Amino acid sequence: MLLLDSVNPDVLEALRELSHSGSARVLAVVTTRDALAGDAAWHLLQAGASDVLAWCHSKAPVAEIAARLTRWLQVEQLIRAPLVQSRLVGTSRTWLSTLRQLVEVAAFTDSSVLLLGESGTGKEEAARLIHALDPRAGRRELVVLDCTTVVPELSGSEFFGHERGAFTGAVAARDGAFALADGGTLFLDEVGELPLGLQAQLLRAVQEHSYKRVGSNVWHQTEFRLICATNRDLTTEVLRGGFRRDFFHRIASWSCRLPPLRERPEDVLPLVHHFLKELRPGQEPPELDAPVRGYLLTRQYPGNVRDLRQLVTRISKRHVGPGPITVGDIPPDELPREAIPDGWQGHGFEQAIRRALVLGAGLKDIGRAATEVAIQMVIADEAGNLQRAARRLGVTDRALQLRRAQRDSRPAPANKPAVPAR
Ligand SMILES: Nc1ncnc2c1ncn2[C@@H]1O[C@H](COP(=O)(O)OP(=O)(O)OP(=O)(O)O)[C@@H](O)[C@H]1O
Repeated sequence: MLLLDSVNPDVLEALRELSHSGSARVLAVVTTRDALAGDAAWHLLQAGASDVLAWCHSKAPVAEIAARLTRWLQVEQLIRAPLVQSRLVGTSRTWLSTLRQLVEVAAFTDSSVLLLGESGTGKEEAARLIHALDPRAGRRELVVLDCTTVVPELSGSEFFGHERGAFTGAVAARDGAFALADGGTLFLDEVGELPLGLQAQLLRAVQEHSYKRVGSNVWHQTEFRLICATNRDLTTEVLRGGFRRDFFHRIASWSCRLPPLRERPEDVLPLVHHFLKELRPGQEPPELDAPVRGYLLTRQYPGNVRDLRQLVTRISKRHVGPGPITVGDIPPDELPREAIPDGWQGHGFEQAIRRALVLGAGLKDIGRAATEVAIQMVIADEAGNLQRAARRLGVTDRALQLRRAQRDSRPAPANKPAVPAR
């Protein structure tokens, strides 16, 4: 929590540091009336505050602060619980911030959730987690329906069920997805593939939770939590008329984008460890030698975590003996055609340097920017613990403090060179 009596550039910088640019939750409590004038609250949010509270506008500020901090603590505890850790692995800031959203919406709301993200980013796994964390007493099952497999002629029956004799071949009455999900969760995977006509039919059931079986005039009530997933950009689809706006608003009371693996390379090795453990239950997973780690970290994963999982499975099957996994365990068709540049100085690194050079940065600026980024990253990873950060960076605590002090006292360059992007 940060108590503020004014909002100015120094405060925003302090907030950025404290929140590690938004990865740790900070409640900004503004104590004076004028400090929140204009866009101040938005500036605070942009600098990393998770929430902004105006002390003087609140009737019960202490209770409000306590409520927020309690909720945040509950979410953090859930994130660390085996139920979450055993299903969804990742330690990067990007991933933890996504996980926080997922856990909060799952355990503290009954909102319908739309999961967005490229193929293999973990949308189905996230849907299963939301269901597992659902606090409803007597919660029933998770019903999964892959919208790409719904045959148009049978779609009504698939969702609403049918009465005996409703159509040729309907030899017995049958429940559909809405009935099966009663008391539980309905997960519509690949919802972006639903034809427009079917979206119109589903609207009422999704909105009012009532439906009629095909061949019947009797309305039934059903209570379910709706989770949908798609790798399509549904907002664009709505704009171009490929997806119904009203249906979109019903399914997306709350939406969450699962980041692709390339936006969170720090998660690659923890995921590899997780998959190796899964593949060899009850055994300590083998270590990876340095070239294999370098290979896994620089390889592209167009299919995201699914790709990584398949690769680890193939590598694990080839690996024999008690030693570490080595390059010989990588399947031949997977071997990189070009040498991997020293593990970390890959394509992205070269691109960032090139951009800096094009923008006129000299060697000194580039070196300084790279150092700054490394320091900020490690301090954020180590949750602000400067001793641990210094150890990881291979410098003394004092040297790290000096560097930070020098940076703070340095005037901002007029034409700041680009900071190498990760
Ligand atoms: N964070 C994670 N931790 C552990 N396993 C994960 C994680 N994310 C994804 N996986 C695993 O990766 C595979 C693909 O995940 P999932 O099927 O949930 O992706 P998806 O986004 O639904 O993919 P698609 O859009 O292709 O259906 C699964 O085996 C899943 O268990």
